Amino acid sequence: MTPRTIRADDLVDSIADALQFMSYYHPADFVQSLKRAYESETHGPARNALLQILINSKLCAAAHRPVCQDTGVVHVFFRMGMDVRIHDESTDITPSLQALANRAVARAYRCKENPLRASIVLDPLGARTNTRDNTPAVVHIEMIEGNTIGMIVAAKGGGGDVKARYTMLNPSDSVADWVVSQLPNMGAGWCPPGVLGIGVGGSPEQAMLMAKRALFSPIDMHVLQAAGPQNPLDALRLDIFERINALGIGAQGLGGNTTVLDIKIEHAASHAALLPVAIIPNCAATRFVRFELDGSGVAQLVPPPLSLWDDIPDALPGLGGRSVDLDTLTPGEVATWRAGDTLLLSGTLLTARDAAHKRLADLLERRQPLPVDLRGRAIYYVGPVDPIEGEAVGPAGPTTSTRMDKFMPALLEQTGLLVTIGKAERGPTAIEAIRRAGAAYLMAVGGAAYLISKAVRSARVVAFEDLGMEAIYEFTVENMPVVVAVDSDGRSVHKTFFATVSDI
Ligand SMILES: O=C(O)C[C@H](O)C(=O)O
Repeated sequence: MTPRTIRADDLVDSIADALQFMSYYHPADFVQSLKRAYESETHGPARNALLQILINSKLCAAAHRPVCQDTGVVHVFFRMGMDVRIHDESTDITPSLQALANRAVARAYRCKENPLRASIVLDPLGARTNTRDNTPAVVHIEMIEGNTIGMIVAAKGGGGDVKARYTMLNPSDSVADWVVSQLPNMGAGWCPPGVLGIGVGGSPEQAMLMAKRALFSPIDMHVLQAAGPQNPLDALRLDIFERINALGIGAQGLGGNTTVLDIKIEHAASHAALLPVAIIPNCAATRFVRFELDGSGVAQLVPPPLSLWDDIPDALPGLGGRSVDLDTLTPGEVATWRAGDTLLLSGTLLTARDAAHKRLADLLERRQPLPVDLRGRAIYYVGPVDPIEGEAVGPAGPTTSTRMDKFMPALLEQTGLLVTIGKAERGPTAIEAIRRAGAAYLMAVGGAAYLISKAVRSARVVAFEDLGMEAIYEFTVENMPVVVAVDSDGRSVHKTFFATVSDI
């Protein structure tokens, strides 16, 4: 094979371009699959959630702004030909693929026209300091025969990886039974409906990697359904797909017909004693691009036609929700809200997510004053994207609420906090704390971050600025649509649909 030289700049530019591209364009097959799910959905709340995700997708494609506030952890899967040489004109030393991927990530995430959110923290056991440019990337390298570099570039949201599961089955056990059994306890923080990646066989760590990589291929379940299974792998995909959707978890866990859009399986040879199985879901922020570099320049990325979104409205039709003034909230008013009610929030709210909650809890434990007064207020669990000109804030959808559950008893009892707003179900600890305090938990649609940000009129950091996107902001919102997910009597819209909701 004739050896080829590929310019380091072409590699970096291609990855950086791909990251920008996928931040605002959903893959066309994903949009089509979501549309099929929306058309066939009969349960009202799930239908509404699907519509919000589709409108969000349309607005992002037109505005070139991210489909989710969680703009992801960058994964690059390199398939590097043994006859490729990488040449960096700026230095005599050829940088590592990790260094080149990091260069691309830093550039793409700090792009002035479309800044993306920096979500990576260093030192996970210690200070957990945000790296501010979303580096480092997660890099996987396979050396293969050839003189090209194949790449999958993906920006994987945290909500799906939080729900990754792994087990070692006995070789005679049923893979489908185990996979299906995991779904109810995974809750809805991964923003269903989405694709489920499954890795079967190999060694334990290979199974996890296969489950992740399996996610990055086109959705074709409708083709398989129409043609029928041609081999045991097809049959397994179809069986798992049908059984998971029959659970009725639905969009955002609100109940409904579609929980998974497709099942993707990778498998590998393994020891006769082993049957390792891993699952990883992908959320509504499905973002990946595949391309190959052959030395002739940067990858050419073809945008989906905007006509893909023609049949989707530009804005939510009037929801007819009840208007709520966040600046005059009282326990008496909160007590009148019922699980399932739609509310339109106006006024000011505070934001706080994982790191800010930890700091607030530490201050409470040490009996020190908090930097914000929470009495009678609402906290929105969000880490927003930075704004560009003309925006109060960038995309600002909810993060998974269960991670904040353990903080709820102390916060509600000791601060007078009345309302929390986030994504998906709450676990028993939080629900009991909400009931005891006569508080409420409201739910916004995960995966509709840009649409939700349109309701934010102003935003300013009021505490913990060093935490970056995890700082406490004060948002002024106007008609922000939410659903009462846990009311002051402890009734939960999600419990209706889950057999068990674990306290994660
Ligand atoms: O980090 C976020 O903003 C959301 C996260 O991906 C989650 O779904 O919990």
